[in-house]
Parts: sequence; C-alpha cells; structure tokens
Amino acid sequence: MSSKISLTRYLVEQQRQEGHIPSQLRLLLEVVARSCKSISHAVNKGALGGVLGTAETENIQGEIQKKLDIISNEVLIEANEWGGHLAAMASEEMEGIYLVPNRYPQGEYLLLFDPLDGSSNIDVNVSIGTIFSVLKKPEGQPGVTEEDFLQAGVKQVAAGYCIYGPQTTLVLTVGDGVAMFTLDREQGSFVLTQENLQIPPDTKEFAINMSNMRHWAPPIKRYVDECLAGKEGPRGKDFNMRWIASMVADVHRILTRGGIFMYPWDKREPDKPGKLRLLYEANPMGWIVEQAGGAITNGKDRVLDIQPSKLHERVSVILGSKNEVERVTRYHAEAG
Ligand SMILES: O=P(O)(O)OC[C@H]1O[C@](O)(COP(=O)(O)O)[C@@H](O)[C@@H]1O
Ligand SMILES: [Mg+2]
Ligand SMILES: [Mg+2]
Repeated sequence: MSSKISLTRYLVEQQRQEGHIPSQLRLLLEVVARSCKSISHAVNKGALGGVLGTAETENIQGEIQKKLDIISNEVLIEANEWGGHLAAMASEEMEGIYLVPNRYPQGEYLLLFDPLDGSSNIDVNVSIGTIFSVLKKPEGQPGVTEEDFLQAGVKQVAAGYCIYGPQTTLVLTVGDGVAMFTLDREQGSFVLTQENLQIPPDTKEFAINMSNMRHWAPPIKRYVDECLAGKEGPRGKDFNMRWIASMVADVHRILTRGGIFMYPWDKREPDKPGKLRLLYEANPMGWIVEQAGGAITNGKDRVLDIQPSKLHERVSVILGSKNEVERVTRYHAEAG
C-alpha cells in the first residue's frame, strides 16, 4: 500500500463519501479501537504485566474467569462509558447490561462485546481477540432495558474483531464490505492493510473440535467423515484441518484463505443450542463473514435472522466458505 490510511481517516472518508457512518458511530468505533489497542498492550506484556493466570471468579456462563477476561472487560467499559456515544453495553463477562451514566443527549447506540475471546489460549501465548457488535437503541423510550439488546443480527450497524496475534489486526464492517487494519506500534495507530476482503466459496480446510465427534448430530458427522475420506471419498479431494480454539483466530484464517468453522450443537448438553453466544460472538462474526461473501447458519437457518430471546443466548455455528456452509445446511435438511 503506497500511502498509509489510518482507521480514523478511513472512517472519516466513509462518513463523507459513502454516508455509511454517522459521526457518533465513527467516534464510538474509534473508542473501541483505542480500547483494543490497550488490550493489545496488556496481552503483549504477558507475565511482565501480571496479566496471565486465573482470577478465581466465575462469569454468568459458569466459566472460570482469567485475569485478562476481567482486565479487557474493564478497559472496554471505562473507555466507552465516557467516550463512546453509547446508551448501554453488554458483555460476556457481565450478567446484566451496563448503563452508561446519564448525559444529555442520551447516546444512540448499544455496544456488545466478548472482551477476550479464546481464553484458554491466553496463558499459552496463542492468538486471542476481542469481538464487538453495535446496535441502535430502539427509539421511542428514554431508558434502556435488556430487551433493547434483543435484536436480530441483521440489525447490526457495525461489527468487528481485533486479533492479538503475531500482529494486532482489527477487522471491521459497517455493512459495506470488510476492511482490515494492522496496528502500527511505532505510530500507535491502526493502518488500513486490506479492503473488500473476500472468502473463496470453496475450500479444502475445515475447523471443528474433533474431540467432540462422538457427541455430534449425524449431519455434522456425515460432513466431516466425507472430508476425512479425502480423494477416495465422495468429495474427491483431500482436506486439511485446523482448530485454534479461539474463534477470532479461526475466523481470521477463513477470511484470509477460506475454510469452514463449526461449533455445532452436540449431545453433551442437549438442552443448549451450542457453545458460542449469539449476540456478541456469532452475530458480529457472522456479519463480517457474510460481508466477505461467506455464509453463516445454525445448520437450519441464517444466524443473522434469529430473534434472540435472552442476552447470553447460545447458538450452533457453521460459518465460512459459502458452498461448504450450504452443503452442511443441506445435510441437516436431508436428515430432517
Ligand atoms: O475449547 P473448545 O470447546 O474447543 O472451545 C473453543 C471455543 O470457545 C471459545 O474460546 C469461546 O470463547 P471465550 O473464550 O470468549 O469463552 C471460542 O473462541 C472457541 O472457538
Ligand atoms: Mg468468545
Ligand atoms: Mg470471552
């Protein structure tokens, strides 16, 4: 790239030329990006910053929190409660919604996030990330309630993630394709490094936690069995497998070179639709994937059309290269 375009300049251009980003949303996204930069610094310090290890507390999902889960949550809350033009926030790490202090006029937006995705990888120095989704606060009433957050993924006005890996990279959509920004540590700013990302429709790479194979539903087993059969099987080609156990890292790979990612329903906890959370994991990642020409379903329906019924709702996720996602979804339909 000949001239460096910062995230700020990119957003200003989008606002001016395309009319996609109202100024309040632009400022909000800049605050989120600044928070991700702080989290990235904390991740980089690792043991030197005292951020590794477990905090000995549980979140609402019954998961033991890591120190970095809590630190990242605090960074996002503190930065956005004063600077983000928000009415309220919701997070994987908080049971209820977080109302920003009263101000006039009240912020128009709702921010949802998974402050630290891939927690099991924190202490082993493997890529982790932050996922975020922005909704508009429904009009017509002064306060904010949890119901205001229960909007289908198609209503998102911005979505993104930041991956803390060998590079810190922020990926963003406001509904006009997907753009990628790399953190320039010397300058301290995110610089545009790719625009209009496209996921190839076909792939030879799948991502699923294979240790759960015995618990899967038949359509998932059928799909993976066919991949494993390789050239000699019905697909007539060999497949490769990757499972990083950080959704951000698996999705980032798929955005870069294609692939399919699955965290489906399984028999371990039959009453749960899946492991991943609809509002702050599946919906933002799903919108990014769709904006890059990919697809996301829960095996049956498009995830972005699901009407949520609770804040921490879980969902089965099949996302990535379009033809592969359609195949897995068809296998579910054929199995009834
Ligand atoms: O350890 P498992 O069961 O393979 O689960 C891995 C999945 O869990 C997650 O880590 C869940 O996210 P959190 O770390 O935010 O709870 C995903 O990022 C990842 O895809
Ligand atoms: Mg997560
Ligand atoms: Mg998390």
